[in-house]
Amino acid sequence: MSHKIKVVCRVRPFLQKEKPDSSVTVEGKTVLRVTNPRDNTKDIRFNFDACYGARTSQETIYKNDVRPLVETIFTGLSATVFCYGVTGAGKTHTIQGSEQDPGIIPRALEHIFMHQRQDAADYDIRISYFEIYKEAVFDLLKPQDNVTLPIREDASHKIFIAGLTERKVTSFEHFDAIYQRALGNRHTASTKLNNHSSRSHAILTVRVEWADDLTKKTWCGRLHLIDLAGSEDNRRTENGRDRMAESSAINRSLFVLGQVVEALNTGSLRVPFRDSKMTRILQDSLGGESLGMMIVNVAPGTVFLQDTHNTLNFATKSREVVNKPVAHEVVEHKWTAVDRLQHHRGAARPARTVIVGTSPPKAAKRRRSHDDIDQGSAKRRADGTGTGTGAGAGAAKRHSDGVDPGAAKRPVARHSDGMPTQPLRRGGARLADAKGASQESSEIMARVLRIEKQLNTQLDSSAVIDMFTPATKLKTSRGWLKHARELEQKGDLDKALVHFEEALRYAPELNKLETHIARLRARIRRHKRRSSLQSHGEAAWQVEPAASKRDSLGPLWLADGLAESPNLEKAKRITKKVKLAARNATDGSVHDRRISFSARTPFVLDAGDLEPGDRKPVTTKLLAKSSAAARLQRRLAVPQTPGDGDFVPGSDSDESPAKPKKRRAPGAMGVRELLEQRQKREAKRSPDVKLDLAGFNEICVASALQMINSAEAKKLMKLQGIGKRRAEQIQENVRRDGPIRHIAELRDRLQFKNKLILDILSTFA
Ligand SMILES: Nc1ncnc2c1ncn2[C@@H]1O[C@H](COP(=O)(O)OP(=O)(O)OP(=O)(O)O)[C@@H](O)[C@H]1O
Repeated sequence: MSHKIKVVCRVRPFLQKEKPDSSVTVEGKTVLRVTNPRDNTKDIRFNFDACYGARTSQETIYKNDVRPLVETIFTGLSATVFCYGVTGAGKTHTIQGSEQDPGIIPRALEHIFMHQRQDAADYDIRISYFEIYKEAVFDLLKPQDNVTLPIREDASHKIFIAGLTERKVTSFEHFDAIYQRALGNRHTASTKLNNHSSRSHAILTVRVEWADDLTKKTWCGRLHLIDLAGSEDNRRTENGRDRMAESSAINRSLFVLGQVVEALNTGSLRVPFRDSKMTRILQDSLGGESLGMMIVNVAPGTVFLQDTHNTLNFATKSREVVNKPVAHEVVEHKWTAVDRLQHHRGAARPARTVIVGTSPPKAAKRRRSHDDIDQGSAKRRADGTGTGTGAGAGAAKRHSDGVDPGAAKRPVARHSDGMPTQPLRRGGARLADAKGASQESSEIMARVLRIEKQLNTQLDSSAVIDMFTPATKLKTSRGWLKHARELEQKGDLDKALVHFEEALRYAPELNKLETHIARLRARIRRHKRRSSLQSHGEAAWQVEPAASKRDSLGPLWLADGLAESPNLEKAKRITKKVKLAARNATDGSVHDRRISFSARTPFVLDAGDLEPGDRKPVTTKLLAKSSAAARLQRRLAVPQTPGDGDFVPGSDSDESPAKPKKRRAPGAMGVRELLEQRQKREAKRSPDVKLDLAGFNEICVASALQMINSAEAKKLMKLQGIGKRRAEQIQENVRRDGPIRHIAELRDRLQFKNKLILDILSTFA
């Protein structure tokens, strides 16, 4: 069941210091008319779920829009109400209010305690309250100087504030005393636009937990009431240095909020929740599992017109954000060592797991005492006419039967309240004891590893590469390149070549790499030839030419060059001549690596006169100078590719700039053809398949992340060589789309034949 964020708009009255005008007016119940800030002869109309003018009371807003949302927490859902608008638009007035005119927070708490009295149910009500000030989280119930709290994500991707104080409240008066004290801890200041401006985002969470006698389950509903700081135009606020720092933090987080809403609406693969603390914490309320409502506060008057226009545009976009609310069941479970460790690190509430997705029941006692009323509402929900969610309808049905017949069958997503989740099997059967759970996890891990092995050995590797996103291909290619360079440096040329070739398979568009591979192949061939000469007791080729006899070396270098060219016969002939000369001249001089050829032979070598480092420039010059070489080259029309006197690892880049001629195996495709072929294939694909095919392994890991607890997920990620950033991205993708869809689509698309893979895929999907 999906639920769009409800957006209501509230226009505050003109303040005493302001000059009234009619630039912003409410029309009917849902339309706001605003003068166009660019052309004041025209109007723009914005539609919302409800619109309230200056005279609307706090009570009306609470009764009409907030109260129904607060009711939902008694069905095990989470609900969020947040106020959005420019500074001084009335957000704090709406959410918090004053003693004379209380806002949403005191009204909601009164309502919750009234529920408790009416239902005579044993509700456990707890509150936490914190603020985000300049991108740092501060506990408002237990403020400590300079102590900021970290935001964490548990194994089931639930965001929580580690070490945040939670206080049990037993009555409204008890709550109010704590709340009023906490309010004093908030960062507020006077600005030119608001005497009492909130300089932070403040978030109050009320958690209501109760045991259902009928189902013998514990349920948990949550209400988040959020007072966002207002966006500020610093040209008008005339903020000083301190205020400016606050203001830029506020504006930045609100900017990220806008980007998050934009990304959610456009179905973007990356939603930038992590770009600010506020959006990270609101993640669940924006496109998550909570019911959301935004109150857009608008300041009237021409001075605010541009801000008002921006605010309303943002609010209109937010109306499209869809949440998928699910109910939360709390399961008691035994503490393991890992649980205890997590608790010490600040997990919110240990020894409890919140399972999301089962049908939310109304509090059992209330249902028993108001059977007649509840039957009516159950009917309304079943008819689809009530305000309850689909989950609520399920609850009504279960209530009429006395038990929940579907509970055992329903697949259950999971959630934890700062603690690791218990793995659940598809089909709803919960593995209750920790031993069973860990067995299940290691089994999955073993299977994932097996899949990977199978993929590496059995599947057509080009098909696998094809599944990768361009970014992943490039990344993989870089990995191979890194290893290849290291091997090349070490002198392990054969292995380096294999690694370079692998890198090219992932990134065939890298033309330079192709050239480098061709050169490396040539070097390996040369190297092998020389090794074989050495093994025959021939002269070692690390000899250096005597400066006076350079020209005579021409044919030798040319032989090397020719060996790489199509004219192998010629190269062989020249090499043979050189070898012969070397053999004739080995009389004793080989031992000190000096070879003097007979004056009659054109090949005169003397290693002693030059430093090894001199060789390269000499070599290049030499070839250019050699008249014999030039003649031969002209005749044979081969590229001028000087051979190396010896092999120097990693020296490829220093060599002659001449390029080796590219050769292509018969039937092999060039880079362009390969690219065209791939483009055609991609064009054939259905455009609505928005898979993040970031590699099969990753998808498996992603599934595993959902199925197993965090310690094992981490281990798995390590084994897979997945970095933290990528893991977070996967978690986010899977959290949004669910791994099942990935796996199922992948299976259909690739039509795996391998029985083992099919077997494993069917376990996931
Ligand atoms: N509906 C209203 N009726 C009467 N007064 C209002 C109303 N809304 C706002 N005000 C008054 O307007 C002033 C600014 O309101 P408020 O402090 O709530 O703004 P804000 O949006 O929270 O600003 P900031 O973001 O700077 O904290 C306050 O004096 C408040 O009492």
